[in-house]
Amino acid sequence: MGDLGSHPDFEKERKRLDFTKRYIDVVIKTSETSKDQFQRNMQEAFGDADWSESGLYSQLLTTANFFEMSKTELESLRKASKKPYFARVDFERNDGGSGEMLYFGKTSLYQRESQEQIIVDWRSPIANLYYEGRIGQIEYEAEGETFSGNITLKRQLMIEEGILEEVRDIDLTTTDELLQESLSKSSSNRLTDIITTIQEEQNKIIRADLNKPIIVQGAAGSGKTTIALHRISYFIYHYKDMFDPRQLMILAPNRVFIDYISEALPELGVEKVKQFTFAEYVQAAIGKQVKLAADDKLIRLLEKDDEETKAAVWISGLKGSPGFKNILDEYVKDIFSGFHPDADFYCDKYRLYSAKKFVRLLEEDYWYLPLYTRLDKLKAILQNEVKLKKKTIIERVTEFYEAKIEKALYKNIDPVIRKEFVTKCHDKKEERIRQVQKAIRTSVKTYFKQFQMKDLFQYYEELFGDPGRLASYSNGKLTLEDADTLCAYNRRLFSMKNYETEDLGALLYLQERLFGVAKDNKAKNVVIDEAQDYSFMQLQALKTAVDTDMFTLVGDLAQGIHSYRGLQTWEEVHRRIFPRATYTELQKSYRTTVEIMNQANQVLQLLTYDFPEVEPVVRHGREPEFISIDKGGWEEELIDRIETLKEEGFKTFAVIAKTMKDCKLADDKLSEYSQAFHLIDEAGSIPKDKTLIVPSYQAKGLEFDVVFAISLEETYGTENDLDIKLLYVTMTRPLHRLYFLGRKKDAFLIET
Ligand SMILES: Nc1ncnc2c1ncn2[C@@H]1O[C@H](COP(=O)(O)OP(=O)(O)OP(=O)(O)O)[C@@H](O)[C@H]1O
Repeated sequence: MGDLGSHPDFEKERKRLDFTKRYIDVVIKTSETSKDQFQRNMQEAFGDADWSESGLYSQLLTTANFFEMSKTELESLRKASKKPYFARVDFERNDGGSGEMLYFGKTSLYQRESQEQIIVDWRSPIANLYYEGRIGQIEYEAEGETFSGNITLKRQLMIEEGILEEVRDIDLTTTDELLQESLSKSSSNRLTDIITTIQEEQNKIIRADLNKPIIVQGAAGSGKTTIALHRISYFIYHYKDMFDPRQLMILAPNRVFIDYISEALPELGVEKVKQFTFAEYVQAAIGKQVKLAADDKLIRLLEKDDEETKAAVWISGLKGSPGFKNILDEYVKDIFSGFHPDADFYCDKYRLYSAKKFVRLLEEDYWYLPLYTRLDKLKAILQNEVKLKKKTIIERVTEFYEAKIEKALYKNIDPVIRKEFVTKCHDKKEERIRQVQKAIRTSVKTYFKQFQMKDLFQYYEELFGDPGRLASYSNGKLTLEDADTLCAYNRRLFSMKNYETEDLGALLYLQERLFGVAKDNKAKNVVIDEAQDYSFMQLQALKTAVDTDMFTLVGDLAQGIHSYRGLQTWEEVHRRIFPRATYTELQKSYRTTVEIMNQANQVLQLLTYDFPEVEPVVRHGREPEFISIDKGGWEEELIDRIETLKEEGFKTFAVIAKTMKDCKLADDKLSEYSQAFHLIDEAGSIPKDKTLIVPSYQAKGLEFDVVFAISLEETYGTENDLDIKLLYVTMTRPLHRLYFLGRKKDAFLIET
């Protein structure tokens, strides 16, 4: 690393930075004055009490869209002013013209007068020169065209708080240097952007074809979450004129995780993207809160392997399987056939619509709509038929009686009898017209009375009402006995008005097929983190509900602790749900040190099936250390360690136990000595200044400078796949240091 300011171009770069900052200031000021002016004008025009209280005034303010627009632009410029760019690339195109000096930053800025680019957005196609280009001749693609040229300079510019701190010219080898530096920093409990150090294989995923879904199998710490967020940012940049960020959605495993990624979102300009857990999304989409039974199968699996747990786990797997989707499809078919009318549609005694046509529309013509929307359409069609024919119908009735009357008038009969007859005819006519008018009003409604309308929950519950029927839907996959077990299980749940996480996929799927999901809950692009924990059924339901296959799925099967109900491979999801997707693997891990990763790799090798070893980026640290708790006083030792580590500059700490049981125990013990610990809770926020106590399965996706894996009453010692995965998750959380606290080393499967 060179001395500060020692680069020959340092002064030039400082001047350039100075110019850029001043220019940004001017742009901001100009926009601010016009914004102020706008508000002043508004105030002047409408500021009196009458107006400001009227709805019109606020409507006017909110419809002033250009104002909102320039506010966002202004916001990103303001954010950029402290660090307008991070790199420079000099490029000479082969087709002649003068060489370009490109400065890359988080936003773009043009010089208004000359249209020259002062800052180029990192998401623009030409930024690939920085991420993938080597010094020398290169080719790059932008908007379908290939350009070639010569990169004469690649330079990183370290800017902090608006001050140029360092200038560093790079080629391939020195890129690593900055990565190393960035990785060796302490974490702040929050995910950050990595735009300065995005690696080539990561860049490929971030910029992969925006019209295709992607599936990424990435090792722990390979940057999956980070990449997924950068890809959203890239997507929004490219489609800013087409999509509103609110049409994009991130699905994360829990609120803690959403909190954890929340800091990176505004930095990447994607804070408006919707963020949900799967359960939250489903409830929004079906428009109803459901009572979810405790999701404790994982814990039960860890604690006792009894028959009841085995059955529950089998049912979990079944409800998430492709076979269950087939069952639901058969069921939906059955529900549809319940809406085939018995007879043609009549208004009074006039036949207006044939049952056959009704069925054709229901089953075929409206194939793209949910069932109940099709029914609404059909209702409207019948109403319309009635409307069209009603005049004729009344005319016909009238004509019939008028003709009778007329005939009587000319008949040579006793006037008294004739009068009586005519009066009777009149009365009859009136009565018939009343009848027909009533039919006109009610015939559609009456016709629809033959159908039984139900709500989502009634349908779902009825699916489990008859084991024989359920088995018949399964195409021979489910024996009657199996179906019986499943029905009994769910009926027990329903009797307590409960549903399970595993039911949410099916509920969402049925919602879309039967009732539809409101437009607000559709999305143009969906990012799913920890996707290995989703079942086939859940992913299928999501795709059906949001109505696009534009998904970014990132996950790691090695961390698939819910694999009894989640995914064991990506193959089926790829083939059957997202056939257009590109599949990529990331084997390199950026989070932790070689020493920690080596040990985590050893644990991974204990799995009963093969898992490729994870390749750590070369960054060394201390070997993981074992601390025995046998001698007592471990609480004080741990607290002392944290103090020392804080002095060394580490900021974030976690105590990770296998399950909540040991977490609670650790929390009880530690809080006798210190208030600096925080047991994770439902609320999901992570206090920045405390040491988090968290069970392994909830630590997934998170990272800390230092991790204390603790085993008080529970161990990972059984060597079953689940224990191994939980331990692996725990061991891959630290960035820098890993300690094991327990009675014996083999509680952590460490060889003695
Ligand atoms: N190119 C990069 N430059 C700098 N830091 C990086 C880079 N790639 C990843 N990192 C860092 O590595 C760490 C792990 O990233 P991230 O959490 O996105 O990984 P992950 O694959 O989602 O991990 P997990 O499987 O454990 O959830 C983060 O601290 C991230 O900032």
